[in-house]
Amino acid sequence: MALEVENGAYTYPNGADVLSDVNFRFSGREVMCILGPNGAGKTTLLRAILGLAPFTRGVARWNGKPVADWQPKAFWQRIGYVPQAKRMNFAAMTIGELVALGRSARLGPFSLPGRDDWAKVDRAMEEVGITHLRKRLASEVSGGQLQLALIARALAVEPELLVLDEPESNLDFRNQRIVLEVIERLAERGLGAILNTHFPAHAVELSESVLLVPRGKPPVCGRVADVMTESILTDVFEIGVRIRDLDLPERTVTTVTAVGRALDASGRAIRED
Ligand SMILES: Nc1ncnc2c1ncn2[C@@H]1O[C@H](COP(=O)(O)OP(=O)(O)OP(=O)(O)O)[C@@H](O)[C@H]1O
Repeated sequence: MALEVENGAYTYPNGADVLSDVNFRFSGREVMCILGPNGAGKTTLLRAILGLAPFTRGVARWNGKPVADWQPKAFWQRIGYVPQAKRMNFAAMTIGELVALGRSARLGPFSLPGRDDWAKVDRAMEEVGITHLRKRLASEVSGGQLQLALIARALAVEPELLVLDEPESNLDFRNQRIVLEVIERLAERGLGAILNTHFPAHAVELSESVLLVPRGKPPVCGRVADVMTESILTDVFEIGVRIRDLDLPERTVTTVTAVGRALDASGRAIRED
């Protein structure tokens, strides 16, 4: 299982060139984080990789075959996609029904989930610890619980790879930890993940490789130790960054902190968007 992108570029119909020279190979059995400033093109990149808005130049290949040549059903049986959690899309459903939607990638056009499918839905909910929420409406659970339900929905697909768009955004500390630990546990069992995140420290903690997407420059892909450096992050995020290890009794935690100034003396943003 592998995903590779060769010379990927994306230009929106209005002429906005958002991505260029995207080149990387992801072996699939690990976690890769995509990091970069707002508007750099991370979501555009995820959508391009998944063929939802294909690269306008270059190619993304899944298991050696261009994503565009995959039959959609076969492709979506292999990828568990976790979009940003938006409650309104699922408000009228129970959490059990929401997770069961993941099985639709495995069912025939007019089939309903059978006993075996429901068992897989149960297993997916168990995996992320939300079995007790099965009968609750999606509109009546917390943001963290909804996020876990969306991960369970992706797991119910029985995918080879999880792709998650900012899974820990909008979550409090504890729920962020739950989501990170779930992804980590799944990866330990061999299910790789690609995720967009706004938290560099999460990338250091979770991933072996990262893809840094600067604004208007080609992305940089590499091992965490090689590319998550103060000088590269300062360049990519356009603000001074310090990386420090914090030795706690339980473990050593790597902190990544913005230390440079974002506003000048008159209160104007130092880098105008
Ligand atoms: N439909 C569109 N037409 C034209 N430009 C677009 C369109 N959608 C997004 N963009 C632009 O493409 C750029 C990249 O957007 P994208 O959402 O991929 O960035 P991002 O890195 O995911 O941002 P964020 O971190 O804020 O989520 C932005 O400048 C955005 O304004």
